[in-house]
Amino acid sequence: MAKAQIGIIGGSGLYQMPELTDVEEVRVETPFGDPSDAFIIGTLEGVRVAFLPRHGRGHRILPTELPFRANIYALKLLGVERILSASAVGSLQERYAPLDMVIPDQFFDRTRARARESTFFGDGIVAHISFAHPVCSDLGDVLEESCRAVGVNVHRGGTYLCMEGPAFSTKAESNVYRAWGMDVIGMTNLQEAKLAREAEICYATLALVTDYDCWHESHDVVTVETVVENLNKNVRHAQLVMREAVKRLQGRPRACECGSALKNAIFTAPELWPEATTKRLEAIIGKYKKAD
Ligand SMILES: CSC[C@H]1O[C@H](OP(=O)(O)O)[C@H](O)[C@@H]1O
Ligand SMILES: Nc1ncnc2[nH]cnc12
Repeated sequence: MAKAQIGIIGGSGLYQMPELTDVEEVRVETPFGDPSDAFIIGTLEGVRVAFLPRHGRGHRILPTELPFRANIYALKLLGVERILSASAVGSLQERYAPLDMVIPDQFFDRTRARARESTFFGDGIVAHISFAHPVCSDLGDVLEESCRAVGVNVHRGGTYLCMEGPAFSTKAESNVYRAWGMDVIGMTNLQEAKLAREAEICYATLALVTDYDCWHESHDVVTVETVVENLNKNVRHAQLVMREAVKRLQGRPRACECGSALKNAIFTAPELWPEATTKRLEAIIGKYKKAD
């Protein structure tokens, strides 16, 4: 199996990383089905990086349909320890202008609980990870430094509200989210962050602001046309930030607790773990299982 140290999940508009060299296209099978697409694994700044277009090549998968578990499990199987996610977001506050970048430090779930995959557990093994701080702050530091190095207008911190979609919000919803103090809005990152934590992989988001959602007096409605136009203006910056982040991560030891997130989270005693579930979750719970 091919291996990589860093995963990059590209969202709307970020469908490739042009500077990868020694590229191989790798399809990964997982116990949770097929990932969104084949991974493009290549070398960037001397580091093996696995790139995945979240919505598949040609943007064919709705946020609700995303195979979140397969995507994160596949990255685990590839040996990835850190995930950098790029995502298009709407701004819910005047201070985040289109073309700015935000590195959120919180998520707020407005997806429909049953519609989306958000845990690897169940089927006889119960785990409750801590999720008070859903983003790896060390990885967030690196993204922030990288944005500054590239010269991007970056905001550190803020809450990413994850809505179900696929329709954009109504004006009433948008105004309520603003009143709640939410900062940016998107449709994809919350489940990824949860599953990455369960898989003990560091996760941080580079949110690319594309629009003012629909609350703003001078913008009124969001359209895919506006989003795409601003993404196209910003995609090169996003690629440069990712490259800079990978460069800064090379040789940097993990200075966080993401790598042991499951240590005190699995409730079910190892002697009670059903064999099939234990086997299915081998890549993430293997190190915690009862010695034979
Ligand atoms: C194309 S606009 C809405 C779409 O864009 C964002 O996708 P991603 O997070 O993958 O960049 C948003 O979450 C929606 O899926
Ligand atoms: N306004 C918005 N709402 C939800 N997702 C988005 N992605 C980009 N802009 C968005």
